[in-house]
Amino acid sequence: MLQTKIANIKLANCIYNASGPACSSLEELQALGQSAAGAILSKSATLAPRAGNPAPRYVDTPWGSINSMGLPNKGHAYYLAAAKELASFQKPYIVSLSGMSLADNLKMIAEMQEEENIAAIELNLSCPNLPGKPQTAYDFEQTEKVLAAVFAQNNKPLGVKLPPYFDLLHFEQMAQILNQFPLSFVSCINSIGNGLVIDWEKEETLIRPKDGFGGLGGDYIKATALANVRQFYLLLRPEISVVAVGGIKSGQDAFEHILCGAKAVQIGTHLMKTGPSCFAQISAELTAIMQAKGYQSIEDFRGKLKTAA
Ligand SMILES: CC(C)(C)CCc1c(C(=O)O)[nH]c(=O)[nH]c1=O
Repeated sequence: MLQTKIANIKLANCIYNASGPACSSLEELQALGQSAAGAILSKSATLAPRAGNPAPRYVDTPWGSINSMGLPNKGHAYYLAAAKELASFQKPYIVSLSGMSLADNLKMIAEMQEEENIAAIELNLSCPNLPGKPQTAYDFEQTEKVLAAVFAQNNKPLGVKLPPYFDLLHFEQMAQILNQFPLSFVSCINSIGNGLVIDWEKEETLIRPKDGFGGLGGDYIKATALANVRQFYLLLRPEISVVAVGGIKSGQDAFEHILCGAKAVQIGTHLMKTGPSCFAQISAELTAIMQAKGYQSIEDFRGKLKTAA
């Protein structure tokens, strides 16, 4: 019922984890392997290990979460080596990369090429850009430069993780760039950047880094995530799959994202809140909705959102 394909990668279940929450250590990745998740996706890796920002740096809230982790990770070699350990789960293992520079990204991508147990690379385009410039994905020229350099040397299935866009012209500009490259997928969306959540009783910010400004996840971002999934589904070449992430905590949320065109859905904040059992929960709920509506596979309704009459 829930099987899908991202480019040529087959997933028995279209629901898996988002990069970031609960996917930094081999133990966490193995727990994802043991869960009902259809794939295993790692925390965005940098060339060398990073401790990240001081805590509190991730906080759950009634409407979702806020974080400014600062890219804590075990370094790219760790996630490369993990591939052999995770092969026994017989589900695609995808490595997320977020190099501190283009040179670092190219070096990491080069080292991933030979590992057959890495099904795909998810390049995080929220990765830092040159000082004084916005994140890469908000710098269209830099994005084009990065993708040209990446695809000059990459032969593995590769997709990009995108931040949310809000201006319709930006969707068109970004799609025009992305359509030039042999991308396997885009994952929409990353957290909505630089939100601010406050503890009004203590009169202080919830998180410590960046004076409390951090990426929002969960209910706060679902409507924006749906819009980004729909826009890129409509604007990108059909060979580029759209993977949905943002505010999915139920079968209904997953159904809505697939209705917008998603080939697969990723769970982040809800995974942090409820643990790897969330994949079985959401899978069961989505299956029940599909059965009630008479759908046998997600292709029966994927992308078929209608406009209100
Ligand atoms: C924001 C960056 C630190 C540049 C990338 C890593 C990242 C982080 C993070 O590690 O702080 N948090 C997110 O919600 N999304 C991200 O892509």
